[in-house]
Amino acid sequence: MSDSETIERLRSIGWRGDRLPDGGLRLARVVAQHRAGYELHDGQTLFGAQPDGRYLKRGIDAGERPVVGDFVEVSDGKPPHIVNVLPRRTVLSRAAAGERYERQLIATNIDYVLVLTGLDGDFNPARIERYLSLTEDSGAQPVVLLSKLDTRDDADAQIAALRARLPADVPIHPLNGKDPASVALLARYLGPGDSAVLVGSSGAGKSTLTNTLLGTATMATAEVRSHDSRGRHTTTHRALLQLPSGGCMIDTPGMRELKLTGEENLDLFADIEALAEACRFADCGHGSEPGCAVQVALDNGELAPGRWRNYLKLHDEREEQAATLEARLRKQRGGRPIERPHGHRGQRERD
Ligand SMILES: Nc1nc2c(ncn2[C@@H]2O[C@H](COP(=O)(O)OP(=O)(O)OP(=O)(O)O)[C@@H](O)[C@H]2O)c(=O)[nH]1
Ligand SMILES: [Zn+2]
Repeated sequence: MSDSETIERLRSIGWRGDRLPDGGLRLARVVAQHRAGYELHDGQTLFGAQPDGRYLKRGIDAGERPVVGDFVEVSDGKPPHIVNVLPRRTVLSRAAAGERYERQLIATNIDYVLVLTGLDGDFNPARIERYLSLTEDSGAQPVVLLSKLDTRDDADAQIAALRARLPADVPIHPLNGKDPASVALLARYLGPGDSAVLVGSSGAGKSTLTNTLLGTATMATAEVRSHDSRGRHTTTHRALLQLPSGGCMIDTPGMRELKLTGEENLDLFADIEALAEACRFADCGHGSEPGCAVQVALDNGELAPGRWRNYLKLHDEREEQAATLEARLRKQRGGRPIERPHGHRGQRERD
């Protein structure tokens, strides 16, 4: 196969390069990862692979190991081995669920995070803000999708309020996930070389939207087998969808439950942090202190109560996660104090 054919094929799984890396190794994308190894897709076929021995060494930084979304170089063999991870253009991470704090890469080389919320009972601006906070340093662009527009004829105020609440550069698209014409505008995020993930709570309409995007075209999809506790193959799910519009959608279980990592700046709430900082009481709890800048803003309507509550919630979660992260890093480095990974703008010292 010629290089240009190979590039064309890789483009359908999100490859952005216009030439292949030197060395002639096979290039593929990680579409799933489980105990038994990796599932890779080369734009044509899905195949299993093992990581090179150096990725299994204890003490290796988790960020160096191949993760879903990575483009990797593979040495053919039985089984094929991942020998190199290509530089990542974006990295989505979260805090791993569980007792131990762990920052976990969820997916890489994702261009768009499609945050789907129904305009019905599912509608929840605070949840949307959580997703936006998690994508803020990833390099991926969040896009807010509001499904079930067809079930409402009074959604305008709701949409306008959300528009006013979110940063102006975050696109918001109300749509009917069942209607191809309504969904067509998403093509701009799903063209050749684009990779997106779709997130949203159960019932928001993820499957519905995905099926509409797929249309009736028969697309090569990467079916991934998961393993039950006995190591048997159980249900399959589609981990990488090649869409008729040319882009691809990656489905990773990692995107389903999202906790802050502790490294977020909460840029979304920079105005609130500035307001709280400006409060004339240095140790203000911004509760009922008369003359508190936050209370004034809440009273005169400049600051919406729901947004303030969500800020407090995410702020506290961020602080809690950051403390756990710091303790963990300190332990790893033998008790020496460490620099925080990022400066947290507007953050006051607490004890
Ligand atoms: N009228 C209307 N119904 C929708 C729309 N999107 C989804 N639905 C309906 O909402 C219900 C839930 O949609 P799903 O696509 O199954 O939701 P999901 O996000 O995949 O849910 P999980 O699989 O549980 O994560 C289904 O009955 C859909 O038909 C929409 O835009 N308009
Ligand atoms: Zn105050």
